[in-house]
Amino acid sequence: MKKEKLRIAIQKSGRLNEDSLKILKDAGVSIDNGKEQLKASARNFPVDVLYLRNGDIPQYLRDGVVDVAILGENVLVEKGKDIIRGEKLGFSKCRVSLAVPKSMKYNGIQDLEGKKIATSYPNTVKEYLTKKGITADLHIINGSVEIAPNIGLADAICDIVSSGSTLFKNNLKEAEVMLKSEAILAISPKISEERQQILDQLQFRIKSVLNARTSKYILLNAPNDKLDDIIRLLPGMRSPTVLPLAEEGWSSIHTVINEERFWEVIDELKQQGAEGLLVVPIEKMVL
Ligand SMILES: Nc1ncnc2c1ncn2[C@@H]1O[C@H](COP(=O)(O)OP(=O)(O)OP(=O)(O)O)[C@@H](O)[C@H]1O
Ligand SMILES: O=P(O)(O)OC[C@H]1O[C@H](OP(=O)(O)OP(=O)(O)O)[C@H](O)[C@@H]1O
Ligand SMILES: [Mg+2]
Repeated sequence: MKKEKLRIAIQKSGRLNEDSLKILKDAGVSIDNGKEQLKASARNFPVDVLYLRNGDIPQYLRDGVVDVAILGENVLVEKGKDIIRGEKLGFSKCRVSLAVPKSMKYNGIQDLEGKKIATSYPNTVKEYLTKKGITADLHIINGSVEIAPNIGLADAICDIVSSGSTLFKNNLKEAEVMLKSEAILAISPKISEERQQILDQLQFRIKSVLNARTSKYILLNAPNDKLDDIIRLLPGMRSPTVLPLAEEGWSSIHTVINEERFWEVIDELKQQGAEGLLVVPIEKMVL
């Protein structure tokens, strides 16, 4: 019998392509990546990778042609409400926002009543405006949306914002953040039982990669009379490892800590007498 393989779709080219391949690689799925090919097999895990346009992926998932995909959450909000959502993957973070010309006095969403809005995300805008009781005239375009107000095509726009520099360059200002987005695992509602089992393994690996990415292994030396205070600052996976140093009265503390938390407590750790701090990246983290 032919062995089942999971079909995973990633963006062919664009902002998600590189990070998607990276997370699969970190999860131990090695793909022979000829740039021009549209389909590739992993050498060491039962998956086929399809390279597709992001915008086309929801339909493939709906039809069950693809079992799982990595794409922007914003695409699911726009045209994939029926698609199952898996882990958020922590990259390609952006917002989907309404923006207006800098010169416009914007006092609130009511100012968009009856206005012409250019966007590639008509469903998202419609839903947002309807909730707010606003009716506007939507003009659907596929790219270079930010130029629309400058060429007289629209009064406002809705598009992706990240650094805000595209808005700035086009003399626009962000008026409303409609949603926040990042890359996400999107799962077909038609996935078979056998392929779901392969996906479970893949999700387990991806979670380990994500946990490791946000955590650091830290080692530090501390005077024994300050151990309790220092340990209180360090919530570890269970509890920190404490080992005696060769020097009398000192110990070495090892623990795993969220990177953000580490920066929050670094000053206090030093104040409590911690010395020789080492921060080490973690390759995988299985909880
Ligand atoms: N400036 C940005 N900063 C961060 N993330 C972004 C940015 N622009 C887009 N994204 C995210 O990356 C995804 C892919 O964007 P990209 O522009 O590469 O492709 P696209 O043109 O929207 O899609 P397709 O693959 O169908 O051509 C978007 O759906 C969004 O989630
Ligand atoms: O706030 P910023 O950091 O400027 O990012 C926002 C811009 O990035 C995206 O375009 P992209 O560069 O992907 O070009 P595209 O329109 O060809 O997809 C998006 O459509 C915005 O135009
Ligand atoms: Mg883009």
